Order: sequence, then C-alpha cells, then structure tokens
Amino acid sequence: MKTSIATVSISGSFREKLAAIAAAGFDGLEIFEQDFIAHDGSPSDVAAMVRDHGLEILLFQPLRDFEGLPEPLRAKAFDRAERKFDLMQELGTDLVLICSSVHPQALGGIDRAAADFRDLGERAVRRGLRVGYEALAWGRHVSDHRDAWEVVRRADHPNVGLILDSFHTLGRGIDPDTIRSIPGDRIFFVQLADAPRIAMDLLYWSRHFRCMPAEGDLDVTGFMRAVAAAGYRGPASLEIFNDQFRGANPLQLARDGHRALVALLDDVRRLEPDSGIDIAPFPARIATEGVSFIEFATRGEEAQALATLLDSLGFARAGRHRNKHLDLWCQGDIRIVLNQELAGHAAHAWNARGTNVCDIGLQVASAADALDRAAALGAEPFRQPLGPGELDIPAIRGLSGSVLHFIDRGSGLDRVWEVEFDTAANAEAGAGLTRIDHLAQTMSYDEMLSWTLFYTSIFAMRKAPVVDVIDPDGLVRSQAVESPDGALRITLNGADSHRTLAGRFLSESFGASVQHVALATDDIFATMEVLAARGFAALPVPDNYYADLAARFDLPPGLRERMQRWNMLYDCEGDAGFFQVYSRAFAGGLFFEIVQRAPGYRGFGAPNAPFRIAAQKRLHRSGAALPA
Ligand SMILES: O=C(O)c1ccc(O)c(O)c1
Ligand SMILES: [Mg+2]
Repeated sequence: MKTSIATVSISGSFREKLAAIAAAGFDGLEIFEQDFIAHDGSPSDVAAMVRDHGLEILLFQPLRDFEGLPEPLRAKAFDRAERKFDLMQELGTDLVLICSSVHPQALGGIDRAAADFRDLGERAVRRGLRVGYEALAWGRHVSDHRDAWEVVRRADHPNVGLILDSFHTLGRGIDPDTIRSIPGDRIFFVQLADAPRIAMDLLYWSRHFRCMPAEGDLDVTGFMRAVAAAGYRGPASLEIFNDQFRGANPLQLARDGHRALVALLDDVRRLEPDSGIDIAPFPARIATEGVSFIEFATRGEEAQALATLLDSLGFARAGRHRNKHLDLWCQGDIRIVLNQELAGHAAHAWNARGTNVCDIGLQVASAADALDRAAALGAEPFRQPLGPGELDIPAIRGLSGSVLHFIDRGSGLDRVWEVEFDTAANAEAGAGLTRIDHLAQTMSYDEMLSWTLFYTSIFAMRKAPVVDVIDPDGLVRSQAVESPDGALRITLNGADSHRTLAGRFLSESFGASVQHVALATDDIFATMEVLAARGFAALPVPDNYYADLAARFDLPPGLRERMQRWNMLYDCEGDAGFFQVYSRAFAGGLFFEIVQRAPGYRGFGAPNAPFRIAAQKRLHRSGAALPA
C-alpha cells in the first residue's frame, strides 16, 4: 500500500513541502491546487521536481461545485473540468478529486449527479484519466459517503470511483463499517485525518483542527480497517488542515505524518490480516514494564546539591561506574544516575542546558524489538562509543536530543549495574520510595501532539484526556500518556507563555525536557517522617489550602492536620485518594514529587497544580536556594 500526503498538510513553500515529503519517506503525494497555483514553476517543472524527489503525484484536488448544476452553469463546470484535465496531464497524474458541491444553485437528485459523473467519466476516459467523488461533511446535497457511493454506483462508469476521507465520515458520526459493503476496486482513493473531539461547525472543525491519525479522538483505525476489509488496495494518504501545523517545521510535520500513517497501517494489518497491507513488517507496540533508570547530566556544585537532595530523599549512593564519572543512587526500584562526564552525550547535554535529565532507561521485554519498532517508525537510533566491558544498550533519541535506552532481562541488559558499576556496601538507606510514579516533561504547546504520537506509536501507551493546568501567569495543557497497567506514566506539559512556571523552565533549559520526577511510596506519612529526619525540606503549602480541603472533602478526623504538617496536597477520584508532597526546586527549576496513589486513582493531582505553582513562584521570588 502506497503512503501519501496532501501538500496542504505541510507548511512552507511548495519546494519545502516536496523536500519534506520525500525526506520523510512517503511514496507519493496529493497536489492541493492552491499549493500549485502559488508556486512559480510550470506544470512540467513540477512534474520533474516530483520525479526528482522519487515521488509520484497520486491525486490532484479539489475540483469543487461540479455536479447537479442547471445550464448554463453545468456547461461551465464541464469546461472547468476539461481545463483541470489539461493540467493533470501536464503534471502527470491520472486522478482528480471532486468534492460534493456546496454551490447555492446546485440541484439535488442522485440520478442527476450520477448522469453528470457518467458524462465526465466519458470525457476522462478519452484522456486516460479517472475521477473520484468525495462527500464533504457539509456538502449541499451529498454529505455522507453512502450517498456519494450511490452516485458513483449509478454513474456506472469504470473511470468514476469513490473517494473516502476519514474526517468526513467520522466527523459526522457515520459508522465506518458501512464502508465494508462497498467494492474495494470502486474506491479510488482514501484520505486520512484525525481530529480532537470538539463540538463545533463541521467545516470550521475540518479546516482548522484536523491532525495526524492517533493525535486526535476519532476512530481512524476503525475507518481504515473497514476500508482494508472492503478490499481497497490504493494509496493511504494524509489530508490534514491544521492552523498550528501551518506554522510548524515542514520536515517535522512530514515525519510525524509518516510515523502516524505507518503505525496506523501496522495496526490495521494486525486487525485485518487478509487486508493485503504490504508495508515491511516490524514488531508490535512495545509493552513497557517501567522506568529502569533516569540519568542527570550534572556538574560541580549542582551535582553536589543534587546528591544532597537525593540523600535527603532517602537514596543511597549504591555504585560508581568503572570507567566513567557516573554515580548510581538507588532506593526501592528507583535508579538515578548522576553523570559528570566531560565528554560524550551527557557532556553535550550539560553544555547545552545545565543539569538536566539526559537519559531515560525503559524496562521492556525485548530491547531489540523496541529498537526495531522505533526505527520503523522513524525514530533516530542513538549510539555512543563503548568503553571496556560496557554493554551495548539499544537506544533512540527522545525529547530534545535526550536519549531513551531499552533495558531487558532476556539479553542481560538489566545486569548493567553489576557489570559496569562498582556497587557500594552501604546501599541500604530508604524512606519507602518504591518506584517512579511518573515523569513530567515540559515542552512548548506546539510540540505536544508530536511527542504524544511518539510515545503512543512506539509503546503500548494510551492517552488520558488533556487537563488544563492553571498557572497564575497562563495556561499549561497537560497530556498524560500511560501504559495500561500504569507501569509507565509520562505527563507532557505544553506551555504557551514564557511567564508560566513551565514556560520559564522551558526557556531556561533551552527546550523541552523533564521538569519533575514523581516518586511513589506506599505510606507517604511514614516516608515523610524519615525524610524530615534526613533534612528534606518540602515546598511550603499555605494554610488557606487546608481550610479549603476541609470544605471540599469529607476527610477522616485528624487527616487534614497530618497533611498540613507535611505540606501535603490531596486529591481523589471516588474513594481512591492521591497524596502529594513537592520538593523545592533545584538546578534551574527541576523538582521531585512524592506521591501515594490509591489503585483506582488515574490522575496526577491537577486540581492542586495552581497552588503548587503559586508556592513555587513565591519561593522563587523570595530567592530561596536549595535546602541545606
Ligand atoms: O475543506 C475543503 O474544502 C476540502 C477540500 C478537499 C477535501 O478533500 C476535503 O476533505 C476538504
Ligand atoms: Mg478530503
């Protein structure tokens, strides 16, 4: 199955669009007429340029307001079509998309439209061209693919076929399984787009809010399954109208599109094994068993301060790397590496952004499978020269050049700690912290869809609903992605303004990265007793918060006072409670969070975020440094 994308989906000039589409690995493209008109080269120049990029023009679109017109408008519509046929022949493409008419004078009637298409089919066949009919969700008389199919069926011409567009079908709430009864060879082309579920006018929604498959809320997989089951073997093409994308980087967009499309086709071939989707095979979504380690690039005083903070959190220095300036800190199943190397990836990361999370290790069933799937979906593999005795751990580039490593048991990679580190004897400290509950990655709002797609396409992770986090100086949108069992949770926090805490972190850390790490305990009160004794200083929470807690929740006697003692925040979903304590910020705005999560609680304490952020800003303004 050929992969394709409409030029309208990509930002930039026509030349930039083509270069990006080719570089991302698409087989072909749809030329959106406006992009061609705005370009300053002739049709044959464009044909040559497309060929030089190794691409193919699979569709020209759209021809509007064609069918059902009374004379003399009807004759004019056929003249317009003939002119576009001329252009298509110069461009070297044989298929045109005609979208259902919105013309105020268009007359209804399936047979009238069918007759127009039969006549047009006759004209097309003389030139060796084909015509595809697409129902726009807001078409005047035809707004449903079932009616468009009836027009095509009655036109009964081999050069007239149906074009399906997932947005128009799913956006209107039409069951995609209705496609299964359409003969696959009568479907000439399939366009794919997702969109977030927002109640608004269909045309406005379509022209401004479409997004890549899996970036929104529509069942594009169910749609493509039905298309494949119908026996369709033509191209799968992205057609994305999106305001935010118009200002984005063309190559990044094209790469995201290719990743989304390949992941979708892979899903569909697994669900519909007879569908004949013939993209190269690769492993299924990777189940993650949790965070194996996180690694900070750090130096000097910041490294010392971070070590002091880890000590106050109950971590013990459990090992020293045999070749490198790496310290391993452990507690429960949590491993934190402090990397003070002066060369290599961590050193680059430190030079660019100071102390930051430069590496994340994910525990998976098969590291090789994880690398294969990630690479098939366009992720950039990462390698660095190995020192003596060091393990070759498969890795890819993640957020802003950070590195994601894949650790498994099967190939012994989880023995890296014994193999590469001298483990210390005093490894027993502990304040009851058991595992990493979640990682919070801060990014610019524009990057959120891209990183959501990255995680959900490579890993078996699903999206939670987006949550608004109210910062006193602006809005931060938070998208959680998580594995079904909660073993891996990542929150992607998108900042619009540089005045928000997240936005300031973003500008100070030179781009997206982990802003906080949440550590889980099974008994947060016991943990806090130990932490207090070890000199841990929590983020102070004002008394007003606790007065309000009593009004919001029906808490058992004494609980509120105990929470207040530890500057603890609270939230719940039904009976499932969630307790949080924050550390003070270190190294330019990073922080830790300690949480106790009841099994049924799925959130991240978003209702508490405004109070947490206000407290952090207060502390920052007062010039408070790290806890001693
Ligand atoms: O918004 C439009 O007009 C438009 C045009 C062509 C398409 O293929 C489409 O899906 C929408
Ligand atoms: Mg379309």
